[in-house]
Amino acid sequence: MSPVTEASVLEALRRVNDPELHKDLVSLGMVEAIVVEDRRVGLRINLTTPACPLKGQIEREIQAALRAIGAEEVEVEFKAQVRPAQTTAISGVKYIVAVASGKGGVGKSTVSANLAVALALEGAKVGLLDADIYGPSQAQMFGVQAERIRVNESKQMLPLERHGIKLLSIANLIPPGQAMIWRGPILHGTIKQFLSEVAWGELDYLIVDLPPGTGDVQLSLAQLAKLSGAVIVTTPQDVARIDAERALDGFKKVQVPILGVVENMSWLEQGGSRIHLFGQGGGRRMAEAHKTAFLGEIPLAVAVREGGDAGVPVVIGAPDSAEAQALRGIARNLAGQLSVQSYLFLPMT
Ligand SMILES: Nc1ncnc2c1ncn2[C@@H]1O[C@H](COP(=O)(O)OP(=O)(O)OP(=O)(O)O)[C@@H](O)[C@H]1O
Repeated sequence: MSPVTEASVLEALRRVNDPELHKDLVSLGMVEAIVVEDRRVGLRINLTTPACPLKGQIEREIQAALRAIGAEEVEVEFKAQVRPAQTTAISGVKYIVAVASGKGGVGKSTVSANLAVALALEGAKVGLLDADIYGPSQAQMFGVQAERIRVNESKQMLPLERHGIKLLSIANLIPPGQAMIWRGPILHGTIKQFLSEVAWGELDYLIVDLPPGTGDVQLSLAQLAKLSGAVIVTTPQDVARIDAERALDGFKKVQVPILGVVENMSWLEQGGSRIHLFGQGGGRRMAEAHKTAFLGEIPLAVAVREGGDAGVPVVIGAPDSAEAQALRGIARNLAGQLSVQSYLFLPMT
């Protein structure tokens, strides 16, 4: 068999495609380093997100391609650099992702909190903005109700830091228990402040928890933030799904890309069998009908609710549970969708 060389390794890697981007690793500029010693090969591959859902598959295909040219030992080190598709309205923030629902109470805030923490667990820099100004729940979900937001010397608000993410919630700005009445111009101004007067720093992903429905906040945010996209949360139930479809259409009308659908409260595990309390398959059908990705489904589980109440999202509080694993998978799928989007803007090679 002919010797293994850097050139033959590079040639072999031209035959390994990123399964999501449908292009080979070399054209995508993902091969950062190749070291060859006899028939041992070391590689460094730079992925588009630390949360890459297909890392395992890519590694298997690399191993197969290099063994086919005579490599006997292959070591792959993965690095990741999140590459933005287009600029967002906040300099230093690569992606701004809105999490929305049609109906209230479907678990939008729970999903936002867990997605943010799950992306951080994969190694990304993440912020979470609680823009659900009518019912902010992120301060509770992160156990920071008593804390107040401070400003720095440039008069920028300093987000709180908890469970590896930066967090800003309206609940930490207004006195506890006080209700706010939001009128159009004030609301628009507040959303603008959330985007321009906060020291977010460098972030790969800023997750925005929106109020349910398709009102002024959604519109202001879509106009002001240059959103990278929206994730729609629904339950399998028809009433939730119909409202969720309305939210989805609302985003499409203001040219915000839909990144996918998440179905929450999909089933309840009891005595080893699944009870589909709210019906079955509604989220997947909705994603198919709108030609968008189905990002995943989350069971109804006590640990999810307890985590939210205790200020410790379930992906940290019960990391091995099926529900935590489901949420981590959804976070990886979301990151994958954003990577695909970033490559749609690259010139063809
Ligand atoms: N998969 C789940 N299993 C168990 N409980 C859940 C699940 N998802 C959400 N919950 C619980 O349901 C309640 C509502 O969830 P959440 O506040 O996230 O919904 P929401 O859609 O953001 O609501 P709102 O419209 O009021 O903002 C919370 O008590 C939460 O802990």
